Amino acid sequence: MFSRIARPSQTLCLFRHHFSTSSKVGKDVKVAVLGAAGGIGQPLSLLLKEIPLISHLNLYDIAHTPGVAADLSHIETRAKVAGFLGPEELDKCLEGANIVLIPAGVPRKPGMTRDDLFNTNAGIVRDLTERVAHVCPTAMLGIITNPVNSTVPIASEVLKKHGVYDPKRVFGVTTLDVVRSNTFIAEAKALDVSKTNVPVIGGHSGVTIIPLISQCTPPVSFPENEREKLSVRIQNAGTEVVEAKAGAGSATLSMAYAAAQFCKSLIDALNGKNEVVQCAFVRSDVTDATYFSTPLLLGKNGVEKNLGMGKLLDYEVNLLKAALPELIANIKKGEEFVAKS
Ligand SMILES: NC(=O)c1ccc[n+]([C@@H]2O[C@H](COP(=O)([O-])OP(=O)(O)OC[C@H]3O[C@@H](n4cnc5c(N)ncnc54)[C@H](O)[C@@H]3O)[C@@H](O)[C@H]2O)c1
Ligand SMILES: O=C(O)C[C@H](O)C(=O)O
Repeated sequence: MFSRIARPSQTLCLFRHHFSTSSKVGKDVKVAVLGAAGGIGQPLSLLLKEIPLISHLNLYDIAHTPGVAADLSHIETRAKVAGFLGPEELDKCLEGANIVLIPAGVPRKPGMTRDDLFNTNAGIVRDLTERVAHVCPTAMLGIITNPVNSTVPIASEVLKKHGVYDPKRVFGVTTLDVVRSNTFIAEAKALDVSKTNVPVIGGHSGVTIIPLISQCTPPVSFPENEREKLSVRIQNAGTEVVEAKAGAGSATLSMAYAAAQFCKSLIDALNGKNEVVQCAFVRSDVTDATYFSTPLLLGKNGVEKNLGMGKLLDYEVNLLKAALPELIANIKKGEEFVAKS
């Protein structure tokens, strides 16, 4: 069965994933969350604790992990939870990890762009990926930390430096853009949101987020001005949350949901499930941007096939044209940061 998120538009999935009811059949998976005590890290870890195929859930942060791990460890689900605190415990956290998710780093406040987070978060992602390169170089790596358009190239360059880069295994987690698109479009058309799927391509910031409303399942049509309003809302949805939180951070709960869905898809793919499709920001030759999000067919080794962006309508081609200069600049900035480090 296709994952609900970002399955190809010609297919229809009738059921959501229900973590708590799916039975444990398949390979055990060890997942490490780096930044596990944060606004995303805590609810994400809670959702992961409910996935039956996760045998070990290792939680790393520079603060508060003993408490978060103790709390989660009392939940009556299978995953064995362990907390790891501070750099000296990071390697132990990563030992044997099949999947590493990174939400470590600072979030935006009103008035900031994601790129404004670069100076703090670039070094955090670089240093965490260094340890991944040493300890679990074949793990699937899902990067949540912003600016994703730059942090994914940073992680990739670090892995390259260590001679362990496999572009099929490094993902920028853009699932939240798909989740939001599904929600907003289902609301606008009174659709069953559990059967609505909108691929989102490009990057993960403002104009680089390109929702492909023309490829929605089921097909939908809007007057031009309404379609534009929806596209702009999807592109600015992160800012909508940042402003509503008024200085207390950015999306955490919806992001935790999205990252758990993404992780569940990776686990399904690791277990040999067919036709698992997710959009994610990966090394790509689909456009002039060397990293780009498109629907991906996932398999045991990560990206099995890049499904590309399909046929774009004229207004989507214009969104793509507007996205590429910023995306290419964000990628270059990340690569140069590692080159200079
Ligand atoms: N990809 C997306 O769609 C998406 C969505 C929402 C937020 N984000 C990004 O996720 C990041 C985290 O957001 P948040 O709301 O959880 O922030 P937060 O401040 O609530 O939590 C961040 C956590 O990272 C930890 N941390 C900081 N430096 C660390 C290090 N060197 N090693 C390990 N842990 C470290 C902090 O102690 C904290 O617990 C931000 O950069 C934010 O912009 C991305
Ligand atoms: O908007 C942010 O800064 C966080 C995240 O990238 C989001 O899309 O919610």
